[in-house]
Amino acid sequence: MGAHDIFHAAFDEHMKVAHETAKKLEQDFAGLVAACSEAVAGGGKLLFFGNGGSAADAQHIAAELSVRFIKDRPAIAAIALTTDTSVLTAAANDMGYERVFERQIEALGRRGDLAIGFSTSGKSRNVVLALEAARKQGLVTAAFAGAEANLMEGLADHILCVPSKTTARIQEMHITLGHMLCGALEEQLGYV
Ligand SMILES: O=C(CO)[C@@H](O)[C@H](O)[C@H](O)[C@H](O)COP(=O)(O)O
Ligand SMILES: [Zn+2]
Repeated sequence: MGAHDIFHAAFDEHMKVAHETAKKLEQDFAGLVAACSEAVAGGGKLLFFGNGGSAADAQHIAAELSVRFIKDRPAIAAIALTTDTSVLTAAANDMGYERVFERQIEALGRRGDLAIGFSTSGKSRNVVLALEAARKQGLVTAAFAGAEANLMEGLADHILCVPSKTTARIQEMHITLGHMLCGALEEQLGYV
């Protein structure tokens, strides 16, 4: 496949998935916005995590919220659990890579917080264990997933399942939905 074919194939698939996502996820998205808004307004924080491209998504969205998205407004309590290399390497080395997010939920998660995991396959063990730990500690849980949410399905109070099985296409919808979440939160929290 040449560059032109890849260009058209990717755009066609992207637009098809975007269209299906818009049709399917409106209510789930509104539910997630309400849960995030309630957590932040109540003094809680948003904890984001995921692997690879999803780690980048977690950091991207946490940065928009804690610093700025569209409006100049007070900081929103949000953090990515993918950035502290000392914590990540110590937890991976001493406890195993599957516990790197779980351990940080144990350290930082409090009732009233919201734990938000990203996984396109729904199978990343470290994301699943962190959601399990969050549940056990009384946090509200949420997941950004793909068509096959797999192990995350029963662990998330709010789940956005993008109707695709292609990692890149799912990630493209995750960051779009993440940006929408930032915009909706700025509105809901009264920063108009
Ligand atoms: O960005 C990409 C592929 O587009 C990769 O870095 C991808 O995120 C990594 O393979 C992840 O480890 C996949 O994890 P997950 O989405 O299945 O939980
Ligand atoms: Zn990617």
